[in-house]
Amino acid sequence: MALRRHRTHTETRTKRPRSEAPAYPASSHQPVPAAVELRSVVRTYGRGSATVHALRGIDLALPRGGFTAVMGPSGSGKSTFLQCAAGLDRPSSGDVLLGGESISGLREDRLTELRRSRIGFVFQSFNLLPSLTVAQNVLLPQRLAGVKQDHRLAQQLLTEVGLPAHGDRRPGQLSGGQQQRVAIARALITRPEVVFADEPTGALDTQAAQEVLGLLRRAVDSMGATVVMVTHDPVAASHADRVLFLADGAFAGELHRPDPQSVAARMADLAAFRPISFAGAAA
Ligand SMILES: Nc1ncnc2c1ncn2[C@@H]1O[C@H](COP(=O)(O)OP(=O)(O)OP(=O)(O)O)[C@@H](O)[C@H]1O
Repeated sequence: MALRRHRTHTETRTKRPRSEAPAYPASSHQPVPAAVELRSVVRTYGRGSATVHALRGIDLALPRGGFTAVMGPSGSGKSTFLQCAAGLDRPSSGDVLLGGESISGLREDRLTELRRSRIGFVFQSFNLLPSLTVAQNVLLPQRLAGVKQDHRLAQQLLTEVGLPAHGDRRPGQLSGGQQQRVAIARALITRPEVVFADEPTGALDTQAAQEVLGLLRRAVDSMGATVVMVTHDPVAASHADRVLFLADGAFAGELHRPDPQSVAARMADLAAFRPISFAGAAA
């Protein structure tokens, strides 16, 4: 595979004296540098009494070479988190760092350039351009970034996602699962520092969803990719190394090496917490 292979957790983990502080306080399990870091990120919408606090001061480090899922009840701030972390939206205050470099103060043109060259995106609705062939869709980020289009890598990635003979087809000739696999190949073509996936299995049946999740997992394990995925689905989240939970715009805990049952139980706890707090507020 042409993509840089990232060392496994076991390979990268070095012995650290007990007294030494962890490299990343937000996650003591991750000695590798963060792909993305959020520092005191606040995002509010509206003003005065209509102010919505979508993110209330998030401090998180997302490890390089890891697969992180983000979960939380509806309205907890998952999309806002993803948009801020991916440079699609600007925090009201706080800082977002990509590979250690602050991106919050960048001008819009620099931010666009950075998104095109250093970040990959996978959306629920695939977002392939129907007039382009599958191969052209995969190559589109390179075209937009103004770099040489690597047709060999595009073919390699299409082979990786199980579509070696589909390059000349149009997206409309593919199933939803196949289209999402093309979207994953497209997200990886620039060898991005991080791939953000927003509900990538939301529009797929169980079988296609499993295939897509398996591919994201493989992108991390054997291609060295870093994946951050927002999902509502505990089964999808269980493919990640770590699940971060948000509730009411704040970080609400995490699970390492999650299984669907423990994720579902944590989600049920978060959902149960809401009516109690509302009842308290009304009292
Ligand atoms: N453009 C906006 N203008 C005003 N409020 C917004 C805007 N976008 C999001 N919000 C509010 O911010 C809060 C967080 O929204 P967000 O979409 O991030 O939540 P979410 O966890 O992704 O929700 P869901 O799971 O339902 O997609 C919600 O209260 C939402 O109504």
